[in-house]
Amino acid sequence: MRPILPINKSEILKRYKPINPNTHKGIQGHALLIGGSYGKIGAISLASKACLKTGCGLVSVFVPRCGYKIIQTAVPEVMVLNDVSVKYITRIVFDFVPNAIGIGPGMGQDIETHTALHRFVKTNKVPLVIDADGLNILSQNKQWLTFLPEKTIFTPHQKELERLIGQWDSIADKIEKTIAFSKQNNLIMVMKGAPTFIIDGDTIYENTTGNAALATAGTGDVLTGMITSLLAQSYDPIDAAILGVYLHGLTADIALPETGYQSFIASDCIANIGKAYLSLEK
Ligand SMILES: NC(=O)C1=CN([C@@H]2O[C@H](COP(=O)(O)OP(=O)(O)OC[C@H]3O[C@@H](n4cnc5c(N)ncnc54)[C@H](O)[C@@H]3O)[C@@H](O)[C@H]2O)[C@@H](O)CC1
Ligand SMILES: Nc1ncnc2c1ncn2[C@@H]1O[C@H](COP(=O)(O)OP(=O)(O)O)[C@@H](O)[C@H]1O
Ligand SMILES: [Mg+2]
Repeated sequence: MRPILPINKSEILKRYKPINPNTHKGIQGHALLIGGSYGKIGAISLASKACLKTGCGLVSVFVPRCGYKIIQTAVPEVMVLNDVSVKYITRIVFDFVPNAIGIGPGMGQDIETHTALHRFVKTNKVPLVIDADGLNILSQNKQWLTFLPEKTIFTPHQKELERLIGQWDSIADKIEKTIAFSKQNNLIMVMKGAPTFIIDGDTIYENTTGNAALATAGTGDVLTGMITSLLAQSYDPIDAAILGVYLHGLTADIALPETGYQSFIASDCIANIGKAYLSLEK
């Protein structure tokens, strides 16, 4: 049996960096979130709002043209960049250097989006979080994994993980296969579930926050925005993954007495990020 390190409050307090009173938005991190497609702009909208609410100074979003007005209206604090295509992403272009990029939520798997992702990963050097369709496309093109910056963070749910590493026959086998995948590609694997495990090479962490209220659409998109935000705020990739997963689970634990399991939605996660942070200061 391999040792498993619990992610609890004392572990978090070793990694959490309280705000510097003299900070400003220009040094508080600029994150870029890339994703969305016709009918799934909500996913990247949730990710971008969660990114802001986790403390990033500036957040930009790259979406297909159908997402422009939606994001500008739903999250006015976010800056929006457009693809040339209306319904899905075909060519990822931006003229600044973000501190971190999160890619994949709601992005879809059109063949032109495959090409756009290929071009993007071949040139990108910015710290990266990859989720959802970003992972689905990579699992069909594993030779592209060599292009990723070291310690890129993957956030697969169970089905996405299976597409990446293949089937497993026990929990132990699943963990061993994920460790092998993490080591082979120098990645941090956030294995979402109940509970969520984080794997960084041979090291396994187990989160202690969160509950079944999170079993609702969009909570994974929120997590992507939160981890990307922390990465943009200069947390090391492993600390961004650990702190992001812990705070994300805590939002559901804080909300539960008011929402119950059934009426909790992904926006309730975002609404409780502030209280989750405040609980670290107590
Ligand atoms: N409002 C929005 O715009 C939303 C868009 N979304 C986007 O929709 C696209 C498809 O994502 P999905 O995850 O729905 O589809 P996937 O096909 O990737 O995964 C869902 C399938 O996996 C199965 N599954 C098995 N174990 C699971 C587990 N532990 N957790 C989750 N699923 C498990 C489900 O039963 C289902 O068959 C992604 O781009 C995603 O980002 C979703 O995030 C939902 C919200
Ligand atoms: N029963 C559960 N207990 C704790 N966490 C859960 C549970 N079900 C789902 N989650 C969490 O909710 C999130 C769901 O992510 P994901 O499946 O990607 O959703 P979506 O793609 O709809 O945003 C993950 O962080 C996962 O760990
Ligand atoms: Mg998801």
